[in-house]
Amino acid sequence: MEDNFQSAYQEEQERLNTALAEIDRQLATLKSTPVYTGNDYTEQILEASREQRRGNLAKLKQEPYFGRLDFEENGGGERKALYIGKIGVDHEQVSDRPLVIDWRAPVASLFYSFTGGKEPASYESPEGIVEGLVYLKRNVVIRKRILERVADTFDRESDGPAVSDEFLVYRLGENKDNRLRDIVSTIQEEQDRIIRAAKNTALIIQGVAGSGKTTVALHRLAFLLYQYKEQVAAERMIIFAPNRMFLDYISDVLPELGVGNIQQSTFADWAAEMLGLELTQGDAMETLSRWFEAPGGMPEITEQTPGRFKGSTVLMGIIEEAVRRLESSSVPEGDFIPWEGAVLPRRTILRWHNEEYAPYPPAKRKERVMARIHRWIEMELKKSPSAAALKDRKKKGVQREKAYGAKWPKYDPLTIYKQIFRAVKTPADWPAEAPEAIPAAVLKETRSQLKKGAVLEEDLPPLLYIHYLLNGEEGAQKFDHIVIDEAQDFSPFQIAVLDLYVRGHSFTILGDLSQGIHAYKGVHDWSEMQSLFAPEHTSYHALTRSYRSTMEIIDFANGILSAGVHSDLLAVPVFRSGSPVRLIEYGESREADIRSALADLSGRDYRTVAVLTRTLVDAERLYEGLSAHFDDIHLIDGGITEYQGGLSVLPLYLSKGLEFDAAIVADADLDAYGETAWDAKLLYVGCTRALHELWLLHNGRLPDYLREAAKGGETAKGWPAVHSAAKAE
Ligand SMILES: Nc1ncnc2c1ncn2[C@@H]1O[C@H](COP(=O)(O)OP(=O)(O)OP(=O)(O)O)[C@@H](O)[C@H]1O
Repeated sequence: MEDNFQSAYQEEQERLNTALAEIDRQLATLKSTPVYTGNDYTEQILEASREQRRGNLAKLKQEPYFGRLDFEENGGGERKALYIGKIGVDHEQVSDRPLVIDWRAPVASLFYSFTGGKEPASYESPEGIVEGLVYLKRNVVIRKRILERVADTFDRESDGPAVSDEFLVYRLGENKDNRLRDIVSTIQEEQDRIIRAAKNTALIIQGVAGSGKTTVALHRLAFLLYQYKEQVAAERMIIFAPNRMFLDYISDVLPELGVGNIQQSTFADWAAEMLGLELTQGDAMETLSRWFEAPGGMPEITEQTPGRFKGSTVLMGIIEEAVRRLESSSVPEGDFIPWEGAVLPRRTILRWHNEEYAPYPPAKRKERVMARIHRWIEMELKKSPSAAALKDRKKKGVQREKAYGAKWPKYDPLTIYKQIFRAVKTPADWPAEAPEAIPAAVLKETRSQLKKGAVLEEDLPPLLYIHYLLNGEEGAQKFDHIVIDEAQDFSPFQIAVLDLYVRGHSFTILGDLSQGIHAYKGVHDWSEMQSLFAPEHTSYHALTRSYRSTMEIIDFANGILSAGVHSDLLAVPVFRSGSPVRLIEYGESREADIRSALADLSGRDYRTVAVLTRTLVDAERLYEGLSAHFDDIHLIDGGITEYQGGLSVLPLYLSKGLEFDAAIVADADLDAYGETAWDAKLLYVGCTRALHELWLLHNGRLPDYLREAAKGGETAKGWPAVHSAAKAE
């Protein structure tokens, strides 16, 4: 065994030397070619390509590849060792064998999809299915040109037929810093299927916490850019994430994968920009704290809850009808008379509006009709009998044209939206049926909110839809692909509107219903989103393996899911064992115990440790106390745009999407969390943030689902006892 390992290591060292020599040689040649700065277009293109190769080789020369797959194609007669890296590069001296194969290339898919066994394996190439035998799957870790590790996960010659998780477990055991990383060397089969799925489908992915949803979505973007080079551009792709700090947290992955320029935004920021509206950060924070800071937990959610109703496609229908009515009654009453003696009959204007300009959306149609009226006035002016009459008519004409234009409805989304909600007062004047379909509670709350001039996040999809109906395709900026992370917090209306802004229903929609803590606005079931698309345009995938946390943490979180959320979307852990989850009852002082827990965990070899609280107010108070004892500690509130890592204090609801080497959940008791499924979901989110250590501190009165989940875990009363136990380990 040791000998095998030695010879494998030596073999890889030799191959690495050869590869590095070739990369250095290519780079030196490129560097010695003078940079072209002239005006010849063809030369400029060649220079751009050289520039890209220079950049690629400079990256490759540090870590040229991460994997090797030995494959013998049926009928090919030769077993080839394929080296797989982040960027492909040809061997300039050996024409039929690339030096490094891009991980996104068809043949590289075998590296991920092959799960072991002696049977033939296959992959899809542009020429058709290619079948053959896999002999070896090997991971190699190269850092700064040094071969650090060689790990075989499959060897046809050895006994074990399945691909082993050993290398994956080694990778997962590493500590994390303040940024999400790429996973090209260990993408798993279920993840690979999503990454390589065809472009023009709305992929809906339910993935348990830590199943790699965010990571997979980012790799998928890199794949689409590679596979559909001719059809997609990075600038026309967008990622929607829950907040700006989260965008910062994921911001390293795409550059690591060699991808730049992809748009990244929150839905609110993007929509507000499209609409030319100012949304203050305060609005979003206010909504959050309204739900999460409310004493006694979350108000009851029904289909009449404004966020849920405004996110439904029922409102979409109401808006469509309202805009249709508005448009059909938009041409002002009466003929147009620019001055006495000249008449443009209304029926002519109606003909222009309803027939000649029918293909245009309302706002454009109005513009065209008004331009036509202007031209008509100019023609009429030419008939003026004298210079004085011309002057007089011109003056009147300008005034009346302006007045006539003002009689048209104001094609402004917010005005129309307000009209829809106000209409119930004057049902005779304005869409008679529409308001009846809006539940009274929603009408009341929205009216008073709009009266105050506030536009909430939940108003943005309806406003965007009105904007789209008024301005049509022409005004729409179409994306090649849209990624929606934390999609359980999106509404069907939001997705339906976004579908108008993307080509070919090309979506990656990822989320976890068990983490749906924003239930006042999101979906309760993925079918709410699936039903927006024709069956041939959508596909559903489930990710069930969780890679983030140790088995102990996943088992504990699964316990919360079964006993508290009553969900069967349980996570399957990778076999990575760590310390037991600890439930620690406060001793004499809550603050002192939290401080000791933080001191203990931060004294270990962890890079990120978080204290998670129930509310922002709790986090602020704790932070105040803790910052006197810990130098480099950060408070994360809704306004933070950069995630710094290290020690953090934050309310649990803001921890979504993030992860920490160790997490301390403060006040995991009935004073802070109730017995409802929603409380359990909140705690589920918190507990699944931890990679290696999870400690829950409480006052002794635990919700039933935590008591249930804790069976088999480690519990202790009073901090010092556990502290010394931890020290004794
Ligand atoms: N195939 C893999 N190999 C190595 N690490 C992986 C793999 N898949 C996921 N991970 C790691 O698991 C962690 C969780 O990934 P990610 O944040 O993308 O999951 P998620 O499903 O979006 O989580 P959540 O819903 O809980 O926010 C990350 O640290 C990621 O690097």
